Amino acid sequence: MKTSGGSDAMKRRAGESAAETVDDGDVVGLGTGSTAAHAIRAIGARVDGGLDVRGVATSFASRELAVEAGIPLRDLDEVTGPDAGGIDVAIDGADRVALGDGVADRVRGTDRVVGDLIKGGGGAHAREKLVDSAADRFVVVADPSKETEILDRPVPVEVLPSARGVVADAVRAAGGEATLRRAERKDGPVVTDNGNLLLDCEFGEIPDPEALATTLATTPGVLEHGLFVGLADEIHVGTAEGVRILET
Ligand SMILES: O=C(CO)[C@H](O)[C@H](O)COP(=O)(O)O
Repeated sequence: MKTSGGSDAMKRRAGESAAETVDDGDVVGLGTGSTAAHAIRAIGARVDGGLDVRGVATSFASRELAVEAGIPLRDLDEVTGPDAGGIDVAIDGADRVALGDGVADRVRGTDRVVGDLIKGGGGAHAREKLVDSAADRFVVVADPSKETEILDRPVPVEVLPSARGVVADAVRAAGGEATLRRAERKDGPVVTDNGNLLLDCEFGEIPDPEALATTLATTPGVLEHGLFVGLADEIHVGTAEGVRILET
């Protein structure tokens, strides 16, 4: 499982805290990345102790880890649709978590945080978004290095291989710069679990993630982008002292 920096102890605290919110009988979305991996291991330990859950993996890597941890798995299409029970909770990591100033426009008048995310550092954001948005409750696990006032990192965009140039042109027209993600241990690009390519799209600060999300989502050739706007319900931030739980 790839790790993206930050303290592993803090990530573990966040993952274990989120795993504690899973109830007996739940269908659980299992996120991707080193922080979500801690949650998967902690859920596995609870399954060993008798917890009855079904997991829905968001990537090849999270499936592999869930099998190792002894979590029974279901396919997404087995648990969603008119006659299925759905996903009770999804637990997933993030590359950036926008907290705003605590009273951002969308939640002004409350003490809740914004909670918009950039995901896709592991290139799994297409399936992550499917699972996380289908869940009744989406719990984000992070360490403090992910927190920011305004989203400010490149947005991963999964594209059909032949659409690479078309999407890069559209990103440029929207004020950004697209860079093909290259593999570290092979010559050539990273290929996603879905057989597509990834463009990391630099826009600088993103003051209006909702507008950019609409632009990217409506660009032909884009399979999915890594802006998760208005999806997170809770954010568990592992710290040196313990865990901070924020609500959106
Ligand atoms: O979005 C993701 C994968 O596509 C990950 O959740 C994100 O990159 C965070 O990873 P980590 O917990 O290793 O920092």
